[in-house]
Amino acid sequence: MSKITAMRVIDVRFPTSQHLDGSDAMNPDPDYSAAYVVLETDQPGLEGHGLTFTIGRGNEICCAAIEAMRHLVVGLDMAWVAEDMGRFWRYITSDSQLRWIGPDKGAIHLATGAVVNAVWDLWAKQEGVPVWELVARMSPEEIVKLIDFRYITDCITPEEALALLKERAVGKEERWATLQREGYPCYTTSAGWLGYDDDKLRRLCQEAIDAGFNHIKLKVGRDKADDIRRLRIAREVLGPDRHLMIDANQVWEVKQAVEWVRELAFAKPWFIEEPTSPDDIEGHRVIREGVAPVKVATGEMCQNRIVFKQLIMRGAIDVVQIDSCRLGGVNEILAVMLMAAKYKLPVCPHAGGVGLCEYVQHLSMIDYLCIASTRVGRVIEFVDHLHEHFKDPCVIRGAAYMPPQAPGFSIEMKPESLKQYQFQPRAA
Ligand SMILES: C[C@H](O)[C@@H](O)[C@@H](O)[C@H](O)C(=O)O
Ligand SMILES: [Mg+2]
Repeated sequence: MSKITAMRVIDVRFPTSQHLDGSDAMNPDPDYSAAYVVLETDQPGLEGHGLTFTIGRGNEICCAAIEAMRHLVVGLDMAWVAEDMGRFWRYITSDSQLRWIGPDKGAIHLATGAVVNAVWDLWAKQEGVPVWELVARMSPEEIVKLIDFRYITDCITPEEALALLKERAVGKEERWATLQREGYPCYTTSAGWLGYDDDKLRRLCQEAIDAGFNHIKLKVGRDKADDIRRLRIAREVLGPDRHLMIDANQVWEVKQAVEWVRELAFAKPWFIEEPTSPDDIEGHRVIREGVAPVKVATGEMCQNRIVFKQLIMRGAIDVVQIDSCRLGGVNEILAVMLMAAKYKLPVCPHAGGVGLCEYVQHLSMIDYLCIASTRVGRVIEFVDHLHEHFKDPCVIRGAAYMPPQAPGFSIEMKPESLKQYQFQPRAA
């Protein structure tokens, strides 16, 4: 096993705001960015890569937070990590001085996501398998050991998790074969960014249908008349049977959310995503009651497993949208997927950003093979931006993610892209 000998941090930013790709009611001009980390090892050619996603300004703060974790990472022995990954996660999140600026939230937790995922990338590369396969080959006992159950045992204990995983392991081989054949279904958000005009919306909806998509997500929440008009266009192109989802990116008050969504109900949205503050569990519960049968989804800005626990246990959401690097990497995501499975809620990961599609495909595949054991009622988000910068970009076939084959977490960017898009701060 290798030893981590050095760490490099790179501030990478893409000028996506130029074409309003990624725009929504809260974020009108995002520049998709990555606080990118490389873990070097004592084995020639073996590196772990990871990133956390931001939308531009502030990316340097995440880079600084990663830098602040250097003493926790450099010198780590991968044999020690692999022996007890849950112990590693507790260790990496327990530096008390760094914990003070969290805990489990904000820039330090985004940094944790980048670092933990880089360690996973390294571990999987060392084993010569993609991350999804590394986990899917583990026994239920080994999977339980990956997770730090601190603060969630009132929702799920390690013993309950083990029982669930054992039960769900039945039929894994068959599911594995299905996955290789069909992949994991996805939806597209690329048609529905708020900054796109009606013609572009119509054209992109049609292109999505032609590419086989049965689910399309549209941004809403800036102007009600615009939303009504845009949803009419989308529904017209989609026809009555395909799924339309809407995403307000947190712009509404609780009452306002209920009223607004009711006015959009004519378009039969499957779910409303992020209707209000990501921290407002009670608000989500009230909205969920008020907008049914439209479902409520959230999670891309849910800070940690503890907030997810409350959203899940209080009946505040219908769809659990984990984010691959807002949470503290794979280990914490597994905890959330287990809680969702226990409460029979579908996990539909968030992927509207750079590198997020590459990451989340692994997570849903683990969910399908080991935890939820079904793909029914679940779709991964897909956005068609910036994949050309990755060495092993996600592969979409017939509106499904095909299982990645290359060893690692699919998150390694091409050296020339890292060089070209490295942020150059302007002199004051
Ligand atoms: C600023 C970003 O593009 C967001 O709009 C995006 O992550 C979005 O919320 C999504 O659900 O994909
Ligand atoms: Mg969203």
